[in-house]
Amino acid sequence: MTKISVEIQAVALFPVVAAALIDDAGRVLVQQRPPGKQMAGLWEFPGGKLEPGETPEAALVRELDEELGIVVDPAALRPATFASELLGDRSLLLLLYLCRSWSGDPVALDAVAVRWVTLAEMRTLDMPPADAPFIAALERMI
Ligand SMILES: Nc1nc2c([nH]c(=O)n2[C@@H]2O[C@H](COP(=O)(O)OP(=O)(O)OP(=O)(O)O)[C@@H](O)[C@H]2O)c(=O)[nH]1
Repeated sequence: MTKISVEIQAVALFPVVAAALIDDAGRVLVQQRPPGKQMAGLWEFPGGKLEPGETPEAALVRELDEELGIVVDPAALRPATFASELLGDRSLLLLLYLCRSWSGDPVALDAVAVRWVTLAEMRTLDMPPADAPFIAALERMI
């Protein structure tokens, strides 16, 4: 009988929430990561890590306020898709939501800049590897 040995390596699960804010023209907001951070200069969806005890929706409402200065009703967040990616010894679980309504004008409070882009323009941007499949998913949903 052949023995199969499976090596189990413990990884820390690292949940992150992000939003595709969609305007009336069907464009999506992306923001540029600041220098000095991991993946600096790349364009990403606004969002971030969950704090202990937070629901994903509460975390995303908080991040959108902190990063863009907008107010979002958690009921306006629609689960869209997710990505799972190993980042070093951590397992990134990136949850993407769609959001079509908010109060306030988004401004870059944390990022270098924010941009509204079509999905065709998004394909030309440098984004984190985990985000690549999101563009095709958004093309089916927007
Ligand atoms: N917000 C956001 N994060 C993303 C995306 N794609 C992706 O791989 N990430 C990763 O998810 C993590 C988000 O963490 P974060 O934004 O809260 O934290 P950070 O690295 O900016 O640093 P921080 O610890 O100072 O908050 C980062 O490792 C980031 O590279 C995305 O589209 N949006």
